[in-house]
Amino acid sequence: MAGLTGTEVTPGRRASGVLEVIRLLPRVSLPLTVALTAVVLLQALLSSGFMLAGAAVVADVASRAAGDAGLALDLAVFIAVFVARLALTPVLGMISGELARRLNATLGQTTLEGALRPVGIGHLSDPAIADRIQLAQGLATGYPPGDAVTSLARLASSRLNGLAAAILLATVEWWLPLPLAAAWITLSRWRLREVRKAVDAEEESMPALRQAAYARDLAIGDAAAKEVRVFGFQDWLHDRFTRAWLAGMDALAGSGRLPSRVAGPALLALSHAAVFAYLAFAVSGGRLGVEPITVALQAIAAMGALGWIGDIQWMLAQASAAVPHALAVGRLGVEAELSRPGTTAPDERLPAQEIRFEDVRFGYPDRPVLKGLDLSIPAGSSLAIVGMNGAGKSTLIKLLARLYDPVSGRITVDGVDLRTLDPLAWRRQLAIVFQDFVRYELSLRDNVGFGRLDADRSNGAFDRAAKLSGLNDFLPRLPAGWDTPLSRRFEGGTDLSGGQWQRVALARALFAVEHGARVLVLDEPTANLDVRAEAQIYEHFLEITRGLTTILVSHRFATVRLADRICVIDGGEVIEYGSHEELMALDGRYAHLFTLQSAPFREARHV
Ligand SMILES: Nc1ncnc2c1ncn2[C@@H]1O[C@H](COP(=O)(O)OP(=O)(O)OP(=O)(O)O)[C@@H](O)[C@H]1O
Repeated sequence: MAGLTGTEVTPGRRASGVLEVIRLLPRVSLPLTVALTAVVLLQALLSSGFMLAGAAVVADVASRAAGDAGLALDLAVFIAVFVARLALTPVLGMISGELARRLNATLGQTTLEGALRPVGIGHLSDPAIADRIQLAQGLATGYPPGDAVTSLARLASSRLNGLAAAILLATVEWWLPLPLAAAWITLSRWRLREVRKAVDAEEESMPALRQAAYARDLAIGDAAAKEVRVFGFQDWLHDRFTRAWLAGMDALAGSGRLPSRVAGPALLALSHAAVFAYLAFAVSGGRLGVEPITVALQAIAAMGALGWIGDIQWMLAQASAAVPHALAVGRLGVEAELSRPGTTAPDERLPAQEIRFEDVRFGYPDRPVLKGLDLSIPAGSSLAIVGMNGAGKSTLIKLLARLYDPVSGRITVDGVDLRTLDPLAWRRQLAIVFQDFVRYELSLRDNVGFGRLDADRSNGAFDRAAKLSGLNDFLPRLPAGWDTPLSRRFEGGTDLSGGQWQRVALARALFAVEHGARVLVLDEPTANLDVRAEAQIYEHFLEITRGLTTILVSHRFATVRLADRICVIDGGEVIEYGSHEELMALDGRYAHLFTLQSAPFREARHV
């Protein structure tokens, strides 16, 4: 794994979100970033111009010294600056909006690439990474990262306005902006610290919010709709959602606001009182004319832009918090996730001799599963794996597919360590029906075609897979044939029964076999099939598996006995290995289980 854990999410990293947005923008779009910077600077210039032009008009009116022509000119400048400022505001909005969309798209892609990049799947069951993937989308704060661009543009524009106002005020009297700037900046920093605390709290609340989201999805989605109603746990879900949500919200509460609420306004009042007192004395003493006092008053009002700009800064802090998470998810798997991802392209005829597990040890973070497993699967033969629930049968398949690597020991194909092979190329040799295969809410053509994405997908290309998997039994009844969406949630779609889905999954694997996969793995392939469909599979078993190395995981001994060899796994090891006849003669665990399962049928026959 890429070594990504929740402990990397420190407040320091979060604070750097804004810097990361700034760093990313030129890469998202250099021309738009340049344009945005230019508009922001121009706005700041126009703001100072607006104050100066306004002051000049007031001075003209007060003194009438400039005459009508002078007043008209100053008024024209004032109006031009005013209109230009008005016109720039939507331009700023358009450019920053476009950049925001592009940033969202870039970070969305980054997150997706990061989640998909690791060769294995261990990262997806790491809670810290699951939280981070949610945080990367701004789900904790409710602001997508792109909102950081719009708020950053508005903040930069305001700050420059404030700075321009401070400079103008300094031209009236050099020290006047100092107490005001100090008060506004101090207040702003206090508030920022509070917002960061709130963001930290929001991120810490992510596990609780994820639980709440899960309960909500169960309640409003259709996946659990039947069970929720039949078992009647609507109230439980409601309660679970409320409690998890409130727990998440509790974490958000209590970011102390005393300093900015009480001391902040006091600081502002004092600094402004000092400045206004000086101006009052200066005006009454005749040291300040109409124009400078007008400039000073406008500048004082405009200097508020150096302080806390509530909505904008809140949005910036919240939206930018997602960025470090998106980048971190994007880096997933850049370092090798599996211990040594091989690069050797496997021979297309692999395996020609055997697949071998040698003293393989493996466990998930919380439990050991395989404890020194040895197993040989001769190429071109079929092996059935039998074992109690949780014995590690599916885990063994995942290791073969290199979704995980053994902790120790090795898996070899014709003597070549799997770890030295390019995992993607090796996987093209595999056709797997997982026990928990996916029911894609896509067309039947996609569902089966995923078996080999780059293969011909015309109807004829699916013929053999459709025949051997039993798809043909219901294919003619699908409204749009191969193009029928397999979900009622799409126009013209239909839903399939559990057994029909299982045949789709089998057809997918057989389609891969048609296109060169040489190892067929069937993890409980007949679990949902009716008696007739199961009989069809038995009937076709030899045809399906001919020339392939087949691994069959099943609790159904009628299926298991079809295999050339059978192994029994227990305690993380192979405890029995041989043909059905050999294992029956051994009279061990297999014989016991086989007899147990066939007893009801034998008794029924004797009734
Ligand atoms: N992703 C995972 N993370 C943590 N533990 C897991 C994971 N997958 C499986 N396990 C655990 O590993 C053990 C072996 O699981 P596995 O699915 O390989 O068993 P199995 O023999 O296929 O069982 P079954 O007959 O019920 O399908 C079980 O105890 C299971 O709880």
